[in-house]
Amino acid sequence: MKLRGDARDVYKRIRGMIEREIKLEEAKKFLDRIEPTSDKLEILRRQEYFKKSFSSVKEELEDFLLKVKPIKFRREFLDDRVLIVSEDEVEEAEKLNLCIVSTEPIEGYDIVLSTIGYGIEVELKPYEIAPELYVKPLWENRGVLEALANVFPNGVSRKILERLNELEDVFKRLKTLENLEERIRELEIELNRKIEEKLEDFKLTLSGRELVEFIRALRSGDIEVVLSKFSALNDEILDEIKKTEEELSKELGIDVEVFPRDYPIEVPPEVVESLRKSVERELKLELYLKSREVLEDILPYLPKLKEEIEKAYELEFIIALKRFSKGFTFPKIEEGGIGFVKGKNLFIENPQPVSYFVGKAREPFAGVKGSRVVILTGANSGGKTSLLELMLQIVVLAHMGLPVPAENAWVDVLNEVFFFKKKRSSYGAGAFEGSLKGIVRSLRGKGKKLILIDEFEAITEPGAAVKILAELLKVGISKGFYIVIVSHLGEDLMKELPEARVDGIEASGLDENLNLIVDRQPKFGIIGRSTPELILERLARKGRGEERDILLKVLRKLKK
Ligand SMILES: Nc1ncnc2c1ncn2[C@@H]1O[C@H](COP(=O)(O)OP(=O)(O)OP(=O)(O)O)[C@@H](O)[C@H]1O
Repeated sequence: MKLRGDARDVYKRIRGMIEREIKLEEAKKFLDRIEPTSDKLEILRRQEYFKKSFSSVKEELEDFLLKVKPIKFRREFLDDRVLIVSEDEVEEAEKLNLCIVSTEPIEGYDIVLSTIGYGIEVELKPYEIAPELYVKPLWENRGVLEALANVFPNGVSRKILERLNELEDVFKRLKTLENLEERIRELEIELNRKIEEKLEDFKLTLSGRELVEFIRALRSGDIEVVLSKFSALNDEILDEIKKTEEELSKELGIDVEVFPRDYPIEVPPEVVESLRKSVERELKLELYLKSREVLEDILPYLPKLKEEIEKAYELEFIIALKRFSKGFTFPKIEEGGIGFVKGKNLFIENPQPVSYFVGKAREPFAGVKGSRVVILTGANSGGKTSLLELMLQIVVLAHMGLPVPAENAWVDVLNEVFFFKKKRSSYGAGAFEGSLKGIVRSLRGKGKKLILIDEFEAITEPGAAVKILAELLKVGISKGFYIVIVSHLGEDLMKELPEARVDGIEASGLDENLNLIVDRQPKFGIIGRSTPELILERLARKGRGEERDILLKVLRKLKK
């Protein structure tokens, strides 16, 4: 369906309102799939789809859905491995662009892969050469998988998670390795603190004889004897060092001996570095082998996982739409008219519900004159523009296949919708020419159209306006277009266009603050009076003295 004039703005505003309900960026793309369409079957198909999904979707899943995000598998060049292949495989292997390829064994790589028996046997498949490129993103996105597993309990995410758990140990060790320097410094501080305590507490008790021996040994430089007196302390310190090393060995999964047996303990940076290198080599190999093993089971699940992620976005979209359209109804898609009962303007806070229609009269409007051209008249600020806007909102939503803000609604499928809003700042010949052009353009050609015009005569003198409008509307009538036009010239237009219906929005009285009480619901078939007596009454009740007497006199005359 084509949106012309200000109709596009109304559509954009509605779209914006829906978009604000969608919390997942990736779910917003679904809005593009429900642009207004003139294809009746497509509208009905969308209605069916939304009806079904609104009733089946579980809103309480939204917390999980919001944790879903894309899992990206990036192709990277891994420089920790070499792939040794035969001459005739070189081209194919290099095309994979995953690691260095050679026909001869080369030194200096942590992982050596080969199709010809020089290392770990592989086929020329990315998931055999670099299984980590699949497994790592999955591991890093366990939160996403967990959320998906809650949304789709029988889906593949749970199964993938179960297999990934087998990698927990190696990933944990890799994490320790990443922070090895820090970890060693931490252990070092702790160790030195413990040794310090031991030194504080250590007391050397010697008998007189032992003291004489001790001094003699010191004099003669017999270090063995001197040290033997401290052996208990030394053993305790050694114990602490060993305990700490065991702890680190466990964390890395490899036996390490890094702490010097000297106090204070300080591991030289080069020792840390060489430890890191050797552990890294082992862990990389282990990760490669485990990843390959796990991936064998996971790989067939990946297409399904992608589908689950997409489905999760779609569910978030559905939940957002359902929230947006709370209390709305699906319109009937039928020929002959556009109408609604107790419609609520989306752009107004706490709007008074309004019922209105153009085209054929149908329940609950039986008895009201049905007409494809309607002239809407009435009190200033009565809600005429808002009513056109509401009709447009309902038409747009209906053509998107969505429910509309009304208790009941019916909409004919249209090819084009025009909305000419009153331009508050337009006057003069230029503005008149512009508006005229727009309206004439809307009347051109064929097709099913709804044309909404907000106060055309505001920009020309009343006498000419009636003639111009009447002629234009006649063209519209002859072509069977739906037209709703706001006009203060209801009476004159009625004479020129007996087939049109004229409705009016009226003020019904004054409230306690002497403001006009407007009934937003148009009255069918009557011209909406501009209620001068209410204005007079207001002035009279506010006025004093002679002024008030004058106003009351006029008012009495008017009411006769
Ligand atoms: N159904 C409604 N419920 C509550 N408020 C409404 C409703 N319709 C319109 N209004 C409010 O009334 C005010 C005037 O509305 P609107 O501009 O549509 O009137 P109008 O008749 O087109 O005015 P004008 O005489 O200036 O052309 C606006 O502030 C609008 O928000």
